[in-house]
Amino acid sequence: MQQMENGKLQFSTPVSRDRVISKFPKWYTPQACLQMKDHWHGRVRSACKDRAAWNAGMKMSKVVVVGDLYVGKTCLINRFCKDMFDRDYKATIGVDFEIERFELSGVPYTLQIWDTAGQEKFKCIASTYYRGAQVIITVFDLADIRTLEHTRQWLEEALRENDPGSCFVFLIGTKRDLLSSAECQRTERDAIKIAAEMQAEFWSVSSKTGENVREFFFRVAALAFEESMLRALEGGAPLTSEPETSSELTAA
Ligand SMILES: Nc1nc2c(ncn2[C@@H]2O[C@H](COP(=O)(O)OP(=O)(O)OP(=O)(O)O)[C@@H](O)[C@H]2O)c(=O)[nH]1
Repeated sequence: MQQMENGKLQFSTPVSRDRVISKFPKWYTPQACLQMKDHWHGRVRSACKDRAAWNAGMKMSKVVVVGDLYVGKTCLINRFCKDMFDRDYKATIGVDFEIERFELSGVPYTLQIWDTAGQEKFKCIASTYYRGAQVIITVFDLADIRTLEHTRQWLEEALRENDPGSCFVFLIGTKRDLLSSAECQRTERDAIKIAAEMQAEFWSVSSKTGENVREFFFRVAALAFEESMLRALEGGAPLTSEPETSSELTAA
């Protein structure tokens, strides 16, 4: 249940049990990962323990999902947020968003996940929502190599609206259920090279079967949460924003 108080979103219900992250989530492959450690940063761990983190209030990170049309952005988000998969294609018109609440190391944290349209004619609307992203997820279809080549351009456009170095970047290959394991390995090798160039973390998933989808979003939540917490503890401006106002949330 969410309510508005002083223009901020407040949640009165507890975080669902399947959104509780106690162990630091691991990467997909060490060849293209943003961090190799498998534990919470020491300062974050102690802040969470002594509840200092709670004083900073509930935090929210903005995540934007970009990539060519038909690569599976909406299905990826729907598999995680609603545990559903739709085999029929319905193009995203402009943007859409989901709010996902987590509990990390005992502290509540929220991701605002923006699904953007891949179709050229909607790009103009969608790109106005790139600003303020802490996480950029660039998506391609493992079964269509051209969509991998276009991820650089999508990233460049998303970064144009954000401070350089202020975003975590992920490169996600979808539809792995459509490939044999040999085909998958071949495409993943190419993707890992591009991920390295983009300084992105690579994941290979299937929204149809759900393979790696939950693990991937847990990793996103953990990295964004830890970064925000470190920033808050250092007293600098956190990369994350406070929950946005209802007018912004309903703008889509
Ligand atoms: N087999 C399989 N099909 C998928 C998977 N993910 C998406 N699809 C299918 O791919 C098509 C496009 O998926 P969407 O999620 O709508 O694609 P999108 O990237 O959001 O497209 P736009 O909204 O136009 O940008 C749909 O028919 C989906 O059912 C997957 O993991 N496996």
